[in-house]
Amino acid sequence: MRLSVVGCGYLGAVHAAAMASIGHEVVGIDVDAVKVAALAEGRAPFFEPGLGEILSEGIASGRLSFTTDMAAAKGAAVHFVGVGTPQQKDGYAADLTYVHAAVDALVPFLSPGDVVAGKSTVPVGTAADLTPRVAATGATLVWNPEFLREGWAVQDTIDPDRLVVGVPAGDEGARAADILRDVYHPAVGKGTPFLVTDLATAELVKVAANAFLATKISFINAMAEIAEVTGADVTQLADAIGHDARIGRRFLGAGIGFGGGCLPKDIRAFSARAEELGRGESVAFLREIDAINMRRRDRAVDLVVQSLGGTVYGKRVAVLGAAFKPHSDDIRDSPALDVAVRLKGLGADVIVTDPEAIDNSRRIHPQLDYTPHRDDAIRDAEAVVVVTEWDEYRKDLTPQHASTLTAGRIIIDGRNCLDATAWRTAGWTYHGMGRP
Ligand SMILES: NC(=O)C1=CN([C@@H]2O[C@H](COP(=O)(O)OP(=O)(O)OC[C@H]3O[C@@H](n4cnc5c(N)ncnc54)[C@H](O)[C@@H]3O)[C@@H](O)[C@H]2O)C=CC1
Ligand SMILES: O=C(O)[C@H]1O[C@H](OP(=O)(O)OP(=O)(O)OC[C@H]2O[C@@H](n3ccc(=O)[nH]c3=O)[C@H](O)[C@@H]2O)[C@H](O)[C@@H](O)[C@@H]1O
Repeated sequence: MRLSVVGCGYLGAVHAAAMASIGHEVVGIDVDAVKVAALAEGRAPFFEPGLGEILSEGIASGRLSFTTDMAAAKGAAVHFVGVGTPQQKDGYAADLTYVHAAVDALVPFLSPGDVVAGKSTVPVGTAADLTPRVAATGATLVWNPEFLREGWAVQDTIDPDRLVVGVPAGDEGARAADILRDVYHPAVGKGTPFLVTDLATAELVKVAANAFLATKISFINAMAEIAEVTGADVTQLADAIGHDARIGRRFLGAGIGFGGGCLPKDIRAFSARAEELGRGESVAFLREIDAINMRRRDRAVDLVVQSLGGTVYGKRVAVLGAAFKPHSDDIRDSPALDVAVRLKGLGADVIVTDPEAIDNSRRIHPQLDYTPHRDDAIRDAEAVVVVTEWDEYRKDLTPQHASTLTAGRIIIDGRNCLDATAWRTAGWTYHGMGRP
């Protein structure tokens, strides 16, 4: 099938390449000429495992192309829209400027019978607002939210846990759902749940899923706060409650909390939308989820300050990690960089390292010092702070090796990813997040 994908960022570039990899003929369209140039050469413009391979295969096969020219969308049967929906500059609500601009730019190239499938995460009601503009062309607007995780985006796109498509009522909606079923034929064929809903439900499913994940993380971080004043161990607690299949162990990783381009802005946008709908109290707990999450960053900074005798001023601190999570170069709302910036603000001599995210970090936070080499960061540091659990820090760094690099013997484990006993046995002062 011929497809277009409008917006080729973390979501759209992967979607375009993945759709080509399952046999579709795909054109990716973006306003960012630099990104398009890289993609057109088969180069991933950001770090995402496996993306480079399916991009270059797609380009070589002739089934995948990228352009800045929206006219290239003409003739595609399905047009996916995956442009950004960031937090507004002066508020919590989602900024829908890009979604509106993308749909308006696409409309002149739509033909009767086309399907426009929104993939961006939007406040409930957005699809209803956009429908008249799309319907005027004879095309059908559906909402097909995306659940991929960065770092696993290729796999999650090709083989998702479930597919959700919100469609308008009646035959038009049923036909559009059948077309989406065809688009995703390999996953549907192997029994992946394919849920057809109305538009509002599909929009809500997405924000509800992210709100639930954020709640799970802040729940365990709230337990970490209690563990900190009682001497309990939140990682053992998480293991113990996680054995209950109704609870599950995943997303009970306590530490410096969640960040990224989605969970933080999505729970804020959800709160803002609920307030607009007069139901702010229904999701008032999300404000608390956000507050707990932000407190964990404060806690990590406090641990560094306390462990260095009450001040970090002029002291060298190695920050291991900059990306918001491993297997990604994404630094949007990264807790890791937030901790680094705050320590720098307190006068510490901060040196940041990360296997993939240094270029992005340097662009946004040029005031920090960076090194691509983990050992150079640790060398002569008075305290070492692990804030992104890359294998380079979690698995490969031993206390014995770190001891050869610095006489400082303080490690703050912002992700509870290290073996506390091993570090203490080697003579280090170890601080976890909610672990004694
Ligand atoms: N990053 C992720 O893991 C996931 C993101 N989402 C949602 O997908 C949407 C996109 O997110 P990301 O890909 O992370 O953002 P991004 O910022 O990486 O990519 C957005 C892209 O849209 C392009 N764009 C903006 N206006 C345009 C226009 N008028 N025409 C064509 N292209 C335009 C930008 O140049 C940019 O390349 C957001 O709503 C996000 O919440 C949903 C699930 C996963
Ligand atoms: O809407 C989105 O964009 C996506 O948001 C998240 O995916 P992602 O942001 O890529 O990353 P996650 O793996 O969810 O991690 C988010 C943050 O939570 C943190 N986290 C995660 C798990 C955990 O136990 N503890 C914890 O602090 C991570 O370090 C990271 O900062 C969701 O998991 C995806 O399903 C969703 O599609």
